[in-house]
Amino acid sequence: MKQVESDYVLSNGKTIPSIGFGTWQAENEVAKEAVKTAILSGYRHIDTAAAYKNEAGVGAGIIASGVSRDELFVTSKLWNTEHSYKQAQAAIDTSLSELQLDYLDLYLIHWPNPIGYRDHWQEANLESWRAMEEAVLAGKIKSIGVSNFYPHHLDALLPHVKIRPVVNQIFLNPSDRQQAVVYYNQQHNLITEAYSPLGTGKMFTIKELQELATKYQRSVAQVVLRWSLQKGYLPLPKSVTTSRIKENLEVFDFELSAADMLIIDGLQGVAGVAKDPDIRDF
Ligand SMILES: NC(=O)C1=CN([C@@H]2O[C@H](COP(=O)(O)OP(=O)(O)OC[C@H]3O[C@@H](n4cnc5c(N)ncnc54)[C@H](OP(=O)(O)O)[C@@H]3O)[C@@H](O)[C@H]2O)C=CC1
Ligand SMILES: O=C1CO[C@H](CO)[C@@H](O)[C@@H]1O
Repeated sequence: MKQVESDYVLSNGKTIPSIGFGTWQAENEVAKEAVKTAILSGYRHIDTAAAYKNEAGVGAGIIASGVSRDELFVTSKLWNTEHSYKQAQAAIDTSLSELQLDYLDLYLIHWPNPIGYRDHWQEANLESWRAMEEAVLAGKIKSIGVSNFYPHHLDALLPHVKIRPVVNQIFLNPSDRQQAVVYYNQQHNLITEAYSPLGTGKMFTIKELQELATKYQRSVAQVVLRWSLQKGYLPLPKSVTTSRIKENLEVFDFELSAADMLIIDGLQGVAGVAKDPDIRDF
C-alpha cells in the first residue's frame, strides 16, 4: 500500500501535516542534518522552539533540503523568559532571523505560567497573544497556538482573543493520555499535538508494546505513533538517526484494531507523566 501522510485541517481552514518532526535535544549541526534527512524522507512539518537553541540549524536543514518553503510547515515557540508584548514581538523576529524564514506557519506560547510571571500569567499571556496576533496580520506568522495549556489557562485567554489558537501542543503518549485536556481541545476546535509521543525514548521496553509490534510486524515506535494518529492526535516524533527518521513516517499503511487500541490505552504511567505547568520549576 502507498504511504500517504494525510493533513489535518486547522480551525482557520489552513492545513497541517499530521506528523511533525521533533527537534528538541539536537544541537545545530545535528539538527541541520536531521531536518534535511527528514524533509528528504517525506516529512513536511518541522517542530522547533527558541528554547531548543537550534533554530539556526533547523533553518539550515530546510535550505539544504532544497524543498520549497511553501511545501513545508514550520513551527516555533515563545520561550518562558520572553512573555509580554514587546518581548514577544522581539522573540518572533529573532526566531524568523535564526531560521532564515520570512514567515512561520505556526507559533506557540511554549508554557502558560513560567517563573517570573506567576502572579500575572493571565495578563502576560494576553500581551504575548496581542503581539502574536499582530505578527499574523503583518504576515510573519500564519497560525498561532499554545503549548502545555490546561483548560483554566485557555479559559483565561479565549474570551479575549481576536485570532483564535488552532493547536494545543501537550505531553501525550500512552503513558499519560491527558484526557481532560484532550477533551477540552476537541470542544474548542484545537488540534491536539502530541509531544514526546515516544515518551522521549522510554516506550521501547514496555512488554505490551513489544508484543503488539511483533503482532503487526512493526516497530514499537510505529505502533505508538499509529495509536496517536488513530486517536486523532498529531504526533511529533524526534530522531537524529536516519533509519528511525524514515521508520517513524512509515505509519500510514497499517491499522491497529479497536481491541489493541484499548490495550495501549491501558498503559497509563509506564513512561512518565506530563509536568504540571503551574508548579513546574522554571
Ligand atoms: N512543547 C513542549 O513543551 C515540548 C515539545 N516537544 C517536541 O516534541 C518532540 C518529540 O518529543 P521528545 O521528547 O523529543 O521525544 P520522542 O518521544 O519523540 O522520543 C525521542 C527519543 O526516541 C528515540 N527514537 C526516535 N524514534 C525511534 C525509533 N523509531 N526507534 C528507537 N528509538 C527512537 C530518539 O533517539 P535518536 O534521536 O537518538 O534517534 C530519542 O531518544 C520534541 O523533539 C519537540 O519538538 C518535546 C518536549 C516538550
Ligand atoms: O519543549 C521543551 C523541551 O525543552 C524545554 C527545556 O529544555 C522544555 O521545557 C520544553 O517543554
